[in-house]
Amino acid sequence: MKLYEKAPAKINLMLDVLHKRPDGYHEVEMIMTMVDLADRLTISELAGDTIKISSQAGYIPLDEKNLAYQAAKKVKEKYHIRHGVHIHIDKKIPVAAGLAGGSSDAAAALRGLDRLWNLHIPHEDMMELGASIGSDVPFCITGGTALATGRGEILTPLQSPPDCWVILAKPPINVSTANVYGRLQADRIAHHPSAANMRAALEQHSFERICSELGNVLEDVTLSHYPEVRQLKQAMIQLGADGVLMSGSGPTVFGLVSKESKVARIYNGLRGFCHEVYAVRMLT
Ligand SMILES: C[C@@](CO)(OP(=O)(O)O)[C@H](O)COP(=O)(O)OP(=O)(O)OC[C@H]1O[C@@H](n2ccc(N)nc2=O)[C@H](O)[C@@H]1O
Ligand SMILES: Nc1ncnc2c1ncn2[C@@H]1O[C@H](COP(=O)(O)OP(=O)(O)O)[C@@H](O)[C@H]1O
Repeated sequence: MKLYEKAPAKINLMLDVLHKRPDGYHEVEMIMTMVDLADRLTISELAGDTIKISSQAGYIPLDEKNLAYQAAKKVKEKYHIRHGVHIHIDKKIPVAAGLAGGSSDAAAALRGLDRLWNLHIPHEDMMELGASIGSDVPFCITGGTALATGRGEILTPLQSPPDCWVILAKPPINVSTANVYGRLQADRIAHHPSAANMRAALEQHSFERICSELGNVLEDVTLSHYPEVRQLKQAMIQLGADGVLMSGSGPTVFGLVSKESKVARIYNGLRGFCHEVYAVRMLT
């Protein structure tokens, strides 16, 4: 048997850090949503009791460091599965970009293996398995639009944003999430974006208000370390995107655009700055 799962990228419409916790993680308040840029997983049975990961992308780990491998290992252990599995990842989401590509692959692997082995994993167990792989994996399991609290694993579903274009631009640097959180001085954050205001903007279905409530406290850390990300953000604003923000720990910057007539100009303008630019739709 062979089955397919789509693993979409996420963006953070707002990201606030409340404090650093004794366990080393940061207590966050984030509003996340999915965009139509996705990896595709092909999951098939394999003879023998092994996990094989392959990908057309030469730049992701294919061993136990791969988050989809970790998902398969955890499912096999928890449900005493002795069968082998081959997961092929057709990688489209840029890596170490702040778009949760690895987390979404892990979530897609969990969903796919649940189907492949007819496990009927209860939702709570699925979320627990996801959280044991990474903080963003539970959101990638549920998808949609959600408020994420705790270290990111406690989710409250929210109203989806209105349909619009999302232009993503990733400069040619890889940013480590752990380093960005490590450099953040949580007790010295000058401006906290408001989850309540972004939530109200979503409930009002107001594109303009969503654009004005965008905010991410990790931006200051990444922008001060990588000036090219700041330049990219300025370029996207100058080219006319309606709302612009860095996603997650970066370095991808996204622009929300309501008018299709603006998309080509912004896309072409950004290609002068960086190679990896995508114009996709919001997944509503
Ligand atoms: C910043 C965000 C925003 O959505 O995404 P990315 O930029 O990675 O896409 C997330 O909080 C990232 O989630 P994820 O990438 O799953 O993080 P994890 O693997 O759980 O943690 C990686 C490292 O980041 C730090 N970390 C992560 C989450 C959190 N709430 N506090 C932290 O301090 C810890 O140092 C941890 O060791
Ligand atoms: N399936 C996967 N796809 C991409 N990266 C992966 C995967 N599994 C593990 N990784 C590793 O996870 C790290 C973070 O990747 P990614 O999830 O793309 O970043 P981010 O959390 O910034 O969105 C990278 O260093 C990469 O080597």
